[in-house]
Amino acid sequence: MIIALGSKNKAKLKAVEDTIEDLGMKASFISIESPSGVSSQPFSDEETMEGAANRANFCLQQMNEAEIAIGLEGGVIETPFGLFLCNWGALAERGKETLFAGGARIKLPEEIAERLRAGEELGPVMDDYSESQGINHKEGAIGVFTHGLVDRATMFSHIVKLLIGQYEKRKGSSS
Ligand SMILES: O=P(O)(O)OP(=O)(O)OP(=O)(O)OC[C@H]1O[C@@H](n2cnc3c(O)ncnc32)[C@H](O)[C@@H]1O
Ligand SMILES: [Mg+2]
Repeated sequence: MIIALGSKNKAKLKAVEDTIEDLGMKASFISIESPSGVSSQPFSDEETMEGAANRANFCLQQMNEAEIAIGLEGGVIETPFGLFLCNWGALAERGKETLFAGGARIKLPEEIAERLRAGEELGPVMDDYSESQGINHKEGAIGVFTHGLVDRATMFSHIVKLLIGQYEKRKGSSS
């Protein structure tokens, strides 16, 4: 079985690789840069979900050899308690309804939130804050603000497991 991922982001690639290994799946894995079709910094659950689904569907269309395609998308949501990170995954399979799964969410510090509300993107803001580069490919904002306890790959691997689990359940029910 071939699983396709609609991104070249290293944290997302690691999440899929780790999940295939953890679950002992007989699957190989390919990836292709896929457009999200939403703004580069999604600002709601709906927009982030749409980005994940667009990536999964684009990826499946491009990759004939793949049985399923996964799209992973990061965004933020405004709440009465502040601006929170949100992450969504979508799994596309030909002729079937797209599956969704959401990830862990934590509140962003106000100094980060204000910059995002002013129109900046989380990736560069986090690099600036951490005096580092490419945080979005490494521990991510979630890793920085959980003292490294939950990094971006771990968070996305949870989403990938929720997607694969739903896919396996559907496959089991239809056979
Ligand atoms: O190549 P792609 O797959 O697009 O990877 P990305 O890192 O840009 O990830 P997203 O498009 O899913 O995320 C939307 C924006 O939020 C940023 N972002 C999301 N989660 C982040 C995190 O945990 N740490 C740092 N930046 C993050 C990211 O850099 C983008 O600016
Ligand atoms: Mg992006």
